[in-house]
Amino acid sequence: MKAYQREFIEFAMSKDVLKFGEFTLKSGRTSPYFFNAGLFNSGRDLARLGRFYAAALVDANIQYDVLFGPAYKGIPIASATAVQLAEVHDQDVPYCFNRKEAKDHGEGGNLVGSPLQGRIMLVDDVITAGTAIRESMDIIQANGAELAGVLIALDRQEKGKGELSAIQEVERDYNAEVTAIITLADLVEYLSEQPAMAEHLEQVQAYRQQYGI
Ligand SMILES: O=P(O)(O)OC[C@H]1O[C@H](OP(=O)(O)OP(=O)(O)O)[C@H](O)[C@@H]1O
Ligand SMILES: O=C(O)c1cc(=O)[nH]c(=O)[nH]1
Repeated sequence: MKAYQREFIEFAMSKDVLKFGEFTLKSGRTSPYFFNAGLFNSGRDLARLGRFYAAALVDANIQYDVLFGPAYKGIPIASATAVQLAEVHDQDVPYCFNRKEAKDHGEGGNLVGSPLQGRIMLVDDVITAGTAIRESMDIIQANGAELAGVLIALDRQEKGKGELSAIQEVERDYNAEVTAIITLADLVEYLSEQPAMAEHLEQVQAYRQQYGI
């Protein structure tokens, strides 16, 4: 694990973004840990979060035209990333997000921000079974755009619909690279170094046996 990944785990734990307990996921799975990006809930947190995403994007070195943040938690992530790409990396990148319910007055529609066209970099918080990414793909394809890549904070490294990981399925189905700031493997490594976290580590390992790849 790299120093910035350890720093990211500690940042997430300090804000209770990364928590241990019993959580029901979008996929219906019951998980002993949860990443709630909504708790990066102050200006300074968002600026710091955006710096992690912007640095990871520059590192990934993928060509894209527009950042897309799916509602809801992808919205502040895309906004914060765009700000830090401009502030720290001098890159002025267009960004766009969707509404979960289409608006039928004013400007109308379900997209806000830049037109969703060209090569799209999707930014979100986590991938579990890959449903959210598939929902975003419907929006991207309906606009005639193509997926360039996906950047998330946490790759939970879980099975998708079949035996492949959700991420392998996305890479196979959409021919796009998925990058994460941290993976479950990094989290497990971190927990193994903390004697006080032994109980959580055991539960995470058991969950990994069942749903991990
Ligand atoms: O890979 P999956 O199995 O789809 O699970 C992960 C997705 O689930 C959550 O989103 P949710 O749709 O709950 O939306 P929110 O951003 O509105 O909280 C989370 O923010 C991810 O986008
Ligand atoms: O799979 C999910 O629904 C999920 C997992 C997680 O860690 N965080 C989150 O917001 N959603």
